[in-house]
Amino acid sequence: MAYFSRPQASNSAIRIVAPGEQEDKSIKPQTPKKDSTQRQCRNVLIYGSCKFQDKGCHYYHPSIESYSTTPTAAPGLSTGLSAEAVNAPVFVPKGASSSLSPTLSATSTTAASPPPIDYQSNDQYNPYLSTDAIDSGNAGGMPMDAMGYPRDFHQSPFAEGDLSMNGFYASNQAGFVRQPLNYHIYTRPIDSANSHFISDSLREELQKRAEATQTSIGPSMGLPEELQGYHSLAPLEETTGERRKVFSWHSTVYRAINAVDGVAYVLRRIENYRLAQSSAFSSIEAWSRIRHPNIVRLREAFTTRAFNDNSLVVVYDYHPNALTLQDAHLKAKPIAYHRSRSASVPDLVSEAALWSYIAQIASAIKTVHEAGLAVRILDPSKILLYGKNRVHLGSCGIVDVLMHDTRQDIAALQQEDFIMFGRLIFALCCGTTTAISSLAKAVEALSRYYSNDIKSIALYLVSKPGNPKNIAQVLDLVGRPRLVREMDELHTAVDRVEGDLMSELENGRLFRLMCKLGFINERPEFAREPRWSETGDRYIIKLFRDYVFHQVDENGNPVLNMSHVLSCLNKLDIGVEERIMLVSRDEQSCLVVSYKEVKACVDSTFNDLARG
Ligand SMILES: Nc1ncnc2c1ncn2[C@@H]1O[C@H](COP(=O)(O)OP(=O)(O)OP(=O)(O)O)[C@@H](O)[C@H]1O
Repeated sequence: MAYFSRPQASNSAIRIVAPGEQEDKSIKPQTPKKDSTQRQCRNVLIYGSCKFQDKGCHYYHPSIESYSTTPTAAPGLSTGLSAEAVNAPVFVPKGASSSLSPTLSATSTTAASPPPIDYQSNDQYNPYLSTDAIDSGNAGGMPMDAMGYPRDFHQSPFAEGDLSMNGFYASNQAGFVRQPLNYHIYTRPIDSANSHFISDSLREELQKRAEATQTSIGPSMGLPEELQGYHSLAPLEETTGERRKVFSWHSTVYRAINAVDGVAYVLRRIENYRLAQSSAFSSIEAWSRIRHPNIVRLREAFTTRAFNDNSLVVVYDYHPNALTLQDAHLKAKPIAYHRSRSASVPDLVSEAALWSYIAQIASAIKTVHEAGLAVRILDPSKILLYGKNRVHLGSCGIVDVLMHDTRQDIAALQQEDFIMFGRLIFALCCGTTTAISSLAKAVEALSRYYSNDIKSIALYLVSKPGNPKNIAQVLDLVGRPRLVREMDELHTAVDRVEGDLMSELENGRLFRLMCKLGFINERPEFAREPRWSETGDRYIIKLFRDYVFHQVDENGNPVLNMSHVLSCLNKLDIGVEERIMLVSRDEQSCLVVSYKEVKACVDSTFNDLARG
């Protein structure tokens, strides 16, 4: 780390430019031009050497040995360096190196204290213009490549494939030494802000779901404040319009929060239901054990008088913003009988989506039947559509409780599932739940818009053959190619989501880092040491914060560059050896410090705080 002190305020705007690099013509140096041979090469100053020294760089290159560890003896130093500046304290991060002084020290530049501190008149540096060259990956220390790997890493014979091992190898002068695995090696170009966030469409979708979980849909007046450990009840359906019944009962759906886990659930209440015998609940346990991606999970059921009646309440997982198939495809006026299919009939489900629904529902039925249960309710108003073409059978288990008295053979109930499934297909193909009331018309309408294969499976499901149907036959009718396509699409969707997740991978770490910086910076309550953030490690962290967040451009306007922030925080989190220049707010002093050193400052200060 090097400490630079600016002897007097200067507005000089000179950018550090590597030899051969195009100088930015928009930046006008205001200092008088010196003979270039008199001016020390900044590469020597910053990196310790200049690789262009023998390749035409015409600046002055003092040999490393010629540096004195005392500031006054350093060659190439500006004659304008004040005594005050020369004696300015040197910041050494705690724990950065055992050879470094652990505290702010004005005397650390002794002959015995490596590394030597480089002093330089600061009139060559404009802090807000000079950072590009340093921060670009061309800086000294351990440069990082575009993928965020230390460049040395690739030169190691062990580099390829070594990421899976418990460490990686980096070269040093003594050969290859094993380093602990750097879990923080980032996987994406570190400067790209876009690569750090999930896609806009997914973010929008997830945000809408989060919002739906938090906002209440209707007034919650008259609802119990607490119900068997659930609170914040909010009705999920509009109370206007005709109320349909589930068998002979009215039902209402609420979203409520579970007091134990804080998660939102759906409570389906069956009004005026009197439980005759507790055995009616026997199937609830079996249903709660069923886990299938196309079945809304049942959690528990109970009876209650909290609504001033005898109610049955069955608790399900909540899928925010889910539509029912009824809402999605059957809300519009029935069109199938009247019009030819055209773009003006948007609600009619496409054949591809219909096959996807059929495959998903068949898979759900298979699981239910294999568990010795029957779905018993396959109504478009009880099947949820969630995300892209994802269907979930809802309200499962309720009929078993409600119809417990009328004992029925499970095999017969399973056969009824197939018929309900067939009716559902006809309803979706014809755009109305009453389609099946005239099978001939329904078949005609279906054939007009859908393939023979859809017709075959729908007819098979609603027919009453001599032999009982089974789900394997249904899946045969769906056909292997369609099931394989369904599987392909699922995998593609998983890949897409994983890709989005990768973008967010680093953000948890960066958030923790931001928290640490937030805990550390500006703590006026630490009055027992009033200059808490003005000295030592904390001062470096404060300047680093300014460097990351409070940069201004050449016109003094704030730079609001997310990529810069992401890049800086990633480098800090990793603790790369790349050096940056930190400048005090009064521009009177600046520090050249590596991310590694700033990281050590952050860690030690945070540990101080944690120790109280
Ligand atoms: N598990 C769930 N997660 C999220 N939303 C749900 C869930 N179950 C039901 N809903 C929503 O609750 C609303 C009401 O459901 P309900 O079954 O009462 O539908 P409905 O169309 O109003 O039927 P009915 O006319 O029979 O009451 C629907 O809009 C549905 O999307």
